[in-house]
Amino acid sequence: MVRKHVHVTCAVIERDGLVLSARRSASMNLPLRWEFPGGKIEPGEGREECLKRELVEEMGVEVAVGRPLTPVTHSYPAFDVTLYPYICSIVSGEITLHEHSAMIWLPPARMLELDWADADLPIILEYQGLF
Ligand SMILES: Nc1nc2c([nH]c(=O)n2[C@H]2C[C@H](O)[C@@H](COP(=O)(O)OP(=O)(O)OP(=O)(O)O)O2)c(=O)[nH]1
Repeated sequence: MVRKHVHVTCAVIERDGLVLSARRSASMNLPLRWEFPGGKIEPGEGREECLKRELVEEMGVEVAVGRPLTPVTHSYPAFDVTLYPYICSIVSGEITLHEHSAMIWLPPARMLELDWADADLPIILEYQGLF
């Protein structure tokens, strides 16, 4: 059987020196783990287009997509994921959580205090290295 491999964009959203982290809900896979908002790239969709769509759907905000960080491929027990992270900023809207169970703005140095989805750890380490 072919293993499932999902391709996912995610947003490292910055505001006033802080970064947004979002907690998955109890009913999602990887329940209650922290992640960067985003989601699966749909067929024919560009990565930046996907990210903008997901941020509207999940949080009701419009984002400007900035520089990419290094994509990460990770194998979970049930599937593989490739994450395509981009540094982003909110250009309009107030965040309303439509899917996540919590969110928090943290200084980059404190992000690892959260229980992250495993695939995100290299992204956080690369991001922290920018400072
Ligand atoms: N958005 C996002 N997803 C992540 C991150 N890290 C990580 O392992 N993932 C995984 C969790 C999900 O399996 C997948 C993203 O899928 P999704 O958010 O569009 O869909 P979902 O969990 O509702 O899954 P599904 O029920 O539709 O299969 O990537 C991250 O930082 N952000």
